[in-house]
Amino acid sequence: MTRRIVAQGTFDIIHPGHVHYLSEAASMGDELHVIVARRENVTHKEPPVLPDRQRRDVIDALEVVTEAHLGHSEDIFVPIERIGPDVIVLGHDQHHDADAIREALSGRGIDCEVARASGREPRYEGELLSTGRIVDRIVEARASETDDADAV
Ligand SMILES: Cc1cc2nc3c(=O)[nH]c(=O)nc-3n(C[C@H](O)[C@H](O)[C@H](O)COP(=O)(O)O)c2cc1C
Ligand SMILES: Nc1ncnc2c1ncn2[C@@H]1O[C@H](COP(=O)(O)OP(=O)(O)OP(=O)(O)O)[C@@H](O)[C@H]1O
Repeated sequence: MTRRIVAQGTFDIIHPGHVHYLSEAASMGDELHVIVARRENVTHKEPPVLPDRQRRDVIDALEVVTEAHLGHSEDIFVPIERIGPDVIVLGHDQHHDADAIREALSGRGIDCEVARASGREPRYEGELLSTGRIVDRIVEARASETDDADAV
């Protein structure tokens, strides 16, 4: 029997933390399906800069990923019902509550485990493992270039 795994996230600017998460999720089964959050549903942090389709296409192209799916706009369990995973792997810092998801799954009659992935720490000075921090770094770098140009 094929063991199907689901991972999920925003994946706005890809970094090694994403690679770690998706590789670990893939190692838990035979097929890795990734649900990419729709921009309108990313409400607990700054929304993604890149379009939904572009974020899905990049994740879909990764070797460890069987298929990337754009999430549903209203009901996060619709793609789950379609994919039919054996395990949903939450990211180490994802705000979702594993027990609440287990309850919602059993309420819908979906037989699926919920696991939590490990986090990856930076391995060298300056490695950035967060899209939000990469965006901050870009903004800071561009602002200091503008300051330097203004000073000339
Ligand atoms: C089991 C599961 C299914 C999800 N399905 C969807 C979905 O269909 N559509 C969507 O926009 N977001 C979906 N999400 C939510 C996002 O993947 C994501 O967690 C959130 O919007 C962005 O927050 P994050 O980047 O901190 O994870 C799902 C999350 C989980 C845990
Ligand atoms: N350093 C990391 N180690 C392991 N998993 C990570 C790491 N960074 C992100 N992930 C996981 O990758 C998935 C997608 O991350 P997402 O793009 O939603 O946010 P992010 O990269 O953490 O950015 P931000 O810090 O802006 O929220 C999530 O499940 C998240 O837990």
